[in-house]
Amino acid sequence: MSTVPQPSIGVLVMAYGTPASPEQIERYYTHIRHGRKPTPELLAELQGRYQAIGGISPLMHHTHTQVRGIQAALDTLAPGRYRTSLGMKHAAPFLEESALALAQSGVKQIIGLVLAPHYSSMSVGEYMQRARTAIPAEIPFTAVESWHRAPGYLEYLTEQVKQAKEHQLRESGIAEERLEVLFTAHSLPMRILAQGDPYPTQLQETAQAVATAAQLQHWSIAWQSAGRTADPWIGPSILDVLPELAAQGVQGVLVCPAGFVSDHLEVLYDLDIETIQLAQSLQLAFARTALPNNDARVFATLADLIQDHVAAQDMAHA
Ligand SMILES: CC1=C(CCC(=O)O)c2cc3nc(cc4[nH]c(cc5[nH]c(cc1n2)c(C)c5CCC(=O)O)c(CCC(=O)O)c4C)C(CCC(=O)O)=C3C
Ligand SMILES: [Fe+2]
Repeated sequence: MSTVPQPSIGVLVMAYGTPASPEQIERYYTHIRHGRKPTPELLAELQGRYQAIGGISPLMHHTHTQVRGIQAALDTLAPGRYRTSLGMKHAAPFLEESALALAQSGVKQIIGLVLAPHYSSMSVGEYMQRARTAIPAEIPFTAVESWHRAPGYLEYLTEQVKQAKEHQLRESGIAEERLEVLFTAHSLPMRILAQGDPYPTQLQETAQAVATAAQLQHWSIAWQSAGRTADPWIGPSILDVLPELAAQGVQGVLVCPAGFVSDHLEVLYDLDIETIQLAQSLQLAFARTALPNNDARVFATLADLIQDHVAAQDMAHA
């Protein structure tokens, strides 16, 4: 009787999570705010944003698709060797439960990967810390900490930027020298800069690689979706950049939300409703590139990274 080989390597794929229903928004928002309940005004504002995009975010759907895609790509590389499991930061299945279940499933080591390309101690670092705490010490846990220059990811972004730019120039009739390409990611509290966090530099590296490959004339970085807290968040915000660009004679912006891999509220509302309204008030043509969502090149490049990570581990312990 052929026995199916037991996967020896666990891959904990981690993602942000989203409320499963409108009724869960308050509990979810409180979890995002590290246990600080939102004021009625903040809660109403967030509920209104979810309603504006149809009530539920597609984030969970895309996240599950991505985990399946990464598993399939790993099975192509090494059938039966890897077992992926999804763990989330702010919603069930929480990453701690998934990490422990994976550790108890018989794998000999676990590799952490976050569905966010750029490393920050406040984003990827927090995921990895929580996973490390949940996994029993006898199961080695290591992390693929960033993948902001992964070939398949850069190839995807470059193709999207080139296609979207050509389409926008054709549709709007504006000249290329009047078009600014903005690469965005989620803003973070300014204090990470004092800690030497690589997050801003990594977004710059992603943007530079895509701008070079796509031969962009005018491009820059902008931050989006800053949280509403007392301390300052990294800027410039895209909402401040647009008026400045309009004042300089720019006539159109193409936004490439390089910091995200899925359509979710901070793209479908923050960009496609809030930022578009501002662009229209400034008579700026607005377009944005499509998110990877279910692009097989991104799954394949992440599987390659995981395999390379394992090979490097094996070499180090040889
Ligand atoms: C409502 C909501 C969604 C749900 C969207 C949906 O349902 O579609 C969402 C998604 C995401 N948010 C993301 C990234 C981040 N969000 C942060 C912080 C914050 N987000 C907030 C709101 C949301 N964010 C808020 C109110 C804060 C400030 C917290 C505070 O008041 O302190 C921070 C700072 C660090 C931290 O505080 O975690 C980061 C890095 C990523 C990227 C992937 C990733 O990093 O996993 C994704 C998909
Ligand atoms: Fe967020």
